[in-house]
Order: sequence, then C-alpha cells, then structure tokens
Amino acid sequence: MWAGGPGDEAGGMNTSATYTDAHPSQTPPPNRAQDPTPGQGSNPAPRLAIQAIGLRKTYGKGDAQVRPLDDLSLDIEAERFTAIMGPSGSGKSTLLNMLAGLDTPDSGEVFIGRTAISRLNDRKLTALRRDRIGFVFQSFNLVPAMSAEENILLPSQLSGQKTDRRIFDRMVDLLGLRERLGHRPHELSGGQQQRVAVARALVAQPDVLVADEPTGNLDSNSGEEVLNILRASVDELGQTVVMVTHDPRAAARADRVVLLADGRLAGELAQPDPESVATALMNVTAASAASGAAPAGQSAGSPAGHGAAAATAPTVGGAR
Ligand SMILES: Nc1ncnc2c1ncn2[C@@H]1O[C@H](COP(=O)(O)OP(=O)(O)OP(=O)(O)O)[C@@H](O)[C@H]1O
Repeated sequence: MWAGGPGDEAGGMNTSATYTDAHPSQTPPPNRAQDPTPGQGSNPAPRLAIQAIGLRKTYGKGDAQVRPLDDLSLDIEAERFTAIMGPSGSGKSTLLNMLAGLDTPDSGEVFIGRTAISRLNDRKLTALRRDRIGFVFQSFNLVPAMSAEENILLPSQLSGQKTDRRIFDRMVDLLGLRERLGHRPHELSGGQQQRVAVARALVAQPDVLVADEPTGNLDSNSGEEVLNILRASVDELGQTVVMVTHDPRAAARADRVVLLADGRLAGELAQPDPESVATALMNVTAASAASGAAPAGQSAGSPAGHGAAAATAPTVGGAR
C-alpha cells in the first residue's frame, strides 16, 4: 500500500479544487469510505478514486459530427483494476482521457478523488496529472537516448521532486528490471520497454494508473507479463488501475469490465473471465451495429441505438 494511500485527500495536493467548489448543478461525490451504508458498518461501500458524471463530448459539425461520450456516468473504485472495453469508436479512449484529466468534457464533471477537474486552471490541471495520475500507453513513450533508470526517474526530475529510493528499488524488483537499468530502450524488448513505462508511472505513486492498450504492441507472453504487473500493483500495492483494451483475455485480468457502446455505458461484468468478456463484447458490438450507429463516427444528432445497446447490456457478475 502506498504511503498515504491512493486517493488520500487528507494528504492531497494543495492545488486542488474540491467538490465543495464544484458547479452547483453537479452532484458531489459521496465519501463512501467514511460513509458506510447504514447497517453495513463492518463492510463499507468501496472508496471512489474517480467519479464521472454526465459526460458529453462532441467533435466536428454537421454531418461530420460525432459524439464519443453521450451522458456517460461511471464510478471507478479505488484499489481495484477496472477494464474498459467496447467496439471501435465507442468512446473508450475519449473516456480514459477525461478520467485522467487529459481532455475536458463539453458538459458533465470528473472528480479525481474529491477534486472537480473542471474547476482547475491549466497549471493546476497539469499539476494534478503530474502528481496524481500515472500514464501507460500502447507506444511506451520512452526517451530513446536515456537509460531505463533515467526514463523511470525522468518525471520526478522534471517536476523537481525527489524519488523515494526505496520505492524505486521496490518497483525495479517487482518489474524485474534490475539487470536492465543501464539499457536504453532500443536495447530492450517491447515487454521490457513497457515494464519500464509501468515503473515510471508507479514510482510517482499516483492515485490512479491509466493504461490505454498497454499490451497492444506486445506479443502474448510480454503482454501477459505486463498484465501480471498491473494486477500485482493492485493486489500488492493497493494501486488503482483503469485500462482500455480490445483483448478479452487482458480485460479478464481486471476486477471489473465496463462496456461502452456509442458513447454510453452498455453493461459491465464483475469477476470477468475471457469467455464472458468476449461474449459480452460481441453482444454489445452486435447491438450497436444493429442500432445503425456507425462505430467510428456516429452522428451526434442521431439518438438511435442507445436504447438497443443498453437493452442488451450484459449482466453483472460473470464467473471467473
Ligand atoms: N480529437 C478528435 N477529433 C474528432 N473526432 C474524434 C477525436 N477523438 C475521437 N474522435 C472520434 O470519437 C469517436 C470515439 O473515439 P475513441 O478514440 O474514443 O474511440 P475508441 O473506442 O477508443 O476507439 P478504438 O477502439 O478504435 O481506439 C470516434 O468516432 C473518433 O473518430
């Protein structure tokens, strides 16, 4: 478990706007950890790392208009591994970017912990991303001229913060990078490069690690290694992970799979396994196609299909 714990608002940034500053039309996130459901005192509801409320996003105009997010609300529980799946163009990356403060919705709100990100100016939003979100991308995004160790330490050096050497050592060992620290990216396999990228994200002890197709450029063994590490970061470190993936086997490593279709929630699976995820994805994709929504560019003016996708939403609770 990280010192202070993920999403620890008590020790959080002094740059944060809190929900008390939020737009009055937005519902403030419940502090579930401190507000257990009556009668369930010994088993409180999970703490939320991120809460997205009524997100809408539109790109383009007229016939070229697409709406990748259409009144989408989603809770991301702390210290859990959440996978986001859906047909191509369903809004997965757009949603992940919103959850991580990389992009802003046209309307709606994202709370990271209790910080309403729409209330942050650019400087504070940059600080929030730097201090509280870890990023892992399909393309690794390592600096070619730097060693693995230098890449891992780069974000803290850029922000002028000192890296806790014990955490660095723990990450290096957890990710099996001890023998590779002096290697530059081109001297590492794809899997090793992605492990360096994961180490770089985890060393900063983010509240949330967001990963967009982290195994998309890897062979199945290397992908498995990276998924093992993401899983271990949740189970052993109490990390919160949100991952977008196309791969049902990757999604099945999560605690929960959320399915999107046409910019809306189309269902979710708890305790997923590869078969249940693949079936759910197939159903959602078929329902979306049957609704007439073009997967990679639905006209924002056409509401057709949302009901159909939702009506065929897979049920919660697959067997693992
Ligand atoms: N910056 C942008 N400008 C215009 N359209 C965009 C932009 N970003 C995303 N879109 C469109 O929004 C829709 C959703 O895109 P998004 O990348 O979120 O989908 P996705 O589910 O991640 O897709 P994929 O699985 O193919 O990566 C698509 O139709 C896409 O073309």
